[in-house]
Amino acid sequence: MTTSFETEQGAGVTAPAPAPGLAARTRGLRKVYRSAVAVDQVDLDVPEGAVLGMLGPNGSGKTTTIRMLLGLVRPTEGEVELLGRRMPEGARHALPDVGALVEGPGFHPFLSGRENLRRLAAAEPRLPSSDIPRAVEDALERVGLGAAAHRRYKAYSLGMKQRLGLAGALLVPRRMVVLDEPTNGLDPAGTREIRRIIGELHADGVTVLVSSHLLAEVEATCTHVAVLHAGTVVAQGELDELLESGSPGLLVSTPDGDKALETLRDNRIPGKLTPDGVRADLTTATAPQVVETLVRGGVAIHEVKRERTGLEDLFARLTQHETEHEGLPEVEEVRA
Ligand SMILES: Nc1ncnc2c1ncn2[C@@H]1O[C@H](COP(=O)(O)OP(=O)(O)OP(=O)(O)O)[C@@H](O)[C@H]1O
Repeated sequence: MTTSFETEQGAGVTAPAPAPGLAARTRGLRKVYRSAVAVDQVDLDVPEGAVLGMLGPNGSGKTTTIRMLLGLVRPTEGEVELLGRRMPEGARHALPDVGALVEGPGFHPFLSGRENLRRLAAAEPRLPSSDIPRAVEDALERVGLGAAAHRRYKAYSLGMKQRLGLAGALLVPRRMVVLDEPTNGLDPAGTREIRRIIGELHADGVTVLVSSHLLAEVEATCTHVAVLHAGTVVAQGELDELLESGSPGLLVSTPDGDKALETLRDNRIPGKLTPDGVRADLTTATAPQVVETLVRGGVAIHEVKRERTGLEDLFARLTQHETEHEGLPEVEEVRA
């Protein structure tokens, strides 16, 4: 089945039917700059209504992928579909439904936050001019910039600039919101506010694509994750499934390894000896149950920690590679 897409000039072109259930999709996406392959063979699926975290170390291709999704950069090869439109040709039709915070929003340094937002709002095709003042004030309040709205953009901190960019993305109701490293420059309170806003968008059924180089941030906000490394997607899917991949285990540090193993086995909890004590399998028992069982069995416990899950382990290896390059200490790997 095929359907007709409009080009920027309005002429129809034949393209595959929009993928059902997907707000955005890329196939074989590749971007080559003169000096580097920024993105290579990226097949990304962003399910409708999901909060998808694009997770990757610096330089892994997150921003380039997002820019191609939004039609800001033309791919060297491959296809991009955004809200059922082929990009960049369908940009005029898809983009009014997409709010985006991408690197370096073009705000005017000598205008206030409010004046900058009004200029942005005037360019929103679906916002009648009589609604602009209300939409601007609502967006300013939503990102916590109401009190600083009169100040010039050039006097804003990095965090305030991020908030203004976010306000621009939220000027009108959207089907999809794309946020490139939205917590950059924000303090912990600002980070919590971004999480809250993402949660609200998700509750309203809006699809959110958010990039981050922090696993904890993706874990706190996302339903899905795509892990990028050196321009390619190395893992993709529902967050829970990826976190649970690999059998979960609890590492118990104890001088009584043999006694601990015997106690676990007496209580039908699979386990094995490790250099520091035992590893208890958590498929049949929870972590508190394992600890309680060992304590009741008279086992001395020095330390207990959860074994890294598949996603944590994968991401630790990727970021370890990155920190080695920077000459920083290696990320500690925990293995049974
Ligand atoms: N305009 C450009 N010209 C040349 N190389 C570029 C350009 N934009 C990106 N690159 C290169 O492409 C690679 C991917 O960059 P990109 O900004 O997409 O990564 P990222 O994951 O968003 O990184 P960060 O978290 O640091 O923003 C990097 O090696 C980068 O140097």
